[in-house]
Amino acid sequence: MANFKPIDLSGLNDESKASSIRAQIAEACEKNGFFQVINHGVPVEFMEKLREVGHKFFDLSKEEKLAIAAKPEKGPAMGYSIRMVLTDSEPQHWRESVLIQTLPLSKREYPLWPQQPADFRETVEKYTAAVLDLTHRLLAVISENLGLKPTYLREAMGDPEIQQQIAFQCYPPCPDPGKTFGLHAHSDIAGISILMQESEGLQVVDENDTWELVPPYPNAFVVNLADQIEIITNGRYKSAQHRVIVNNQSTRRSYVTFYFPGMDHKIFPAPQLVDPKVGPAYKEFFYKEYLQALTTARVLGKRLIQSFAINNSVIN
Ligand SMILES: O=C(O)CCC(=O)C(=O)O
Ligand SMILES: [Fe+2]
Repeated sequence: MANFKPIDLSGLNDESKASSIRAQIAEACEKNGFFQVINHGVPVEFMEKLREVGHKFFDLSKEEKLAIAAKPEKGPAMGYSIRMVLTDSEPQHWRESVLIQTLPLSKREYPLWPQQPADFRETVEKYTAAVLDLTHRLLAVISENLGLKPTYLREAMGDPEIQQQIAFQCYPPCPDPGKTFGLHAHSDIAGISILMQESEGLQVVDENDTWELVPPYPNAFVVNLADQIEIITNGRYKSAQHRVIVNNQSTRRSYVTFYFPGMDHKIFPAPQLVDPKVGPAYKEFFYKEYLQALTTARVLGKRLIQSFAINNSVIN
């Protein structure tokens, strides 16, 4: 049974509690790459406001939402998409979503951001800036837990040229929930994801390989380590396997902020974490190659990260 008790980050500022908080984070990163945090420093009013603009956008008519329709030619495209399919064969997806690129600033394509409600843009800018700050604080703790300098992981992902996106997810009630998923089992391809969920539906794989529902806590964040952190830590930390189930009663919404490397940034396992006698668990690559592999080799249920592994004995 996974430990879902949220970790109280206010303890990081208190000498007497900091080492226990760091140890709780290290344990979760090692076990399944997943934990929840409270008192994380992101203002509650920013979180409430983000949920409010999210609700207002999804409540618009389909035509209004399709004004920023995503055009998925190469990889995940920015803008609004809807996919709600029920079949008797392979389960499909059941969700609406809006994907927005917030960093680097040069990639902010405002015409693809919702234009309604009017305060959408300002709300997203404030919220994602606060989440970026939290992400950097978490990456510092995670780096130090591995004996690396506090800025190691953000620099390994190319900071200050990192990328940030936010996905607004909406899973409407489904008449036959057993036939579909909100989102199939996957690990995020980014470096680290910070998720706010409004209600139950997210499941993670625990250390015994069973799916467990992640209980929502008011104003908590779910932190998922993603593939790039697994690779940079040479498999020592795991990218969390998760999926979303739907129900026939109520709409579920969630808001995920992804932090990941610049396209031309080179990713490789930290030499400090590689045993020279065994060699690295993953090969070196440019982040854009990871995305290219995603679009060419997408196979449901198969982990993309496996195709970048060169030494499985290190990973398991
Ligand atoms: O809706 C959720 O709780 C999870 C969403 C998710 O896993 C994703 O967007 O990658
Ligand atoms: Fe995910």
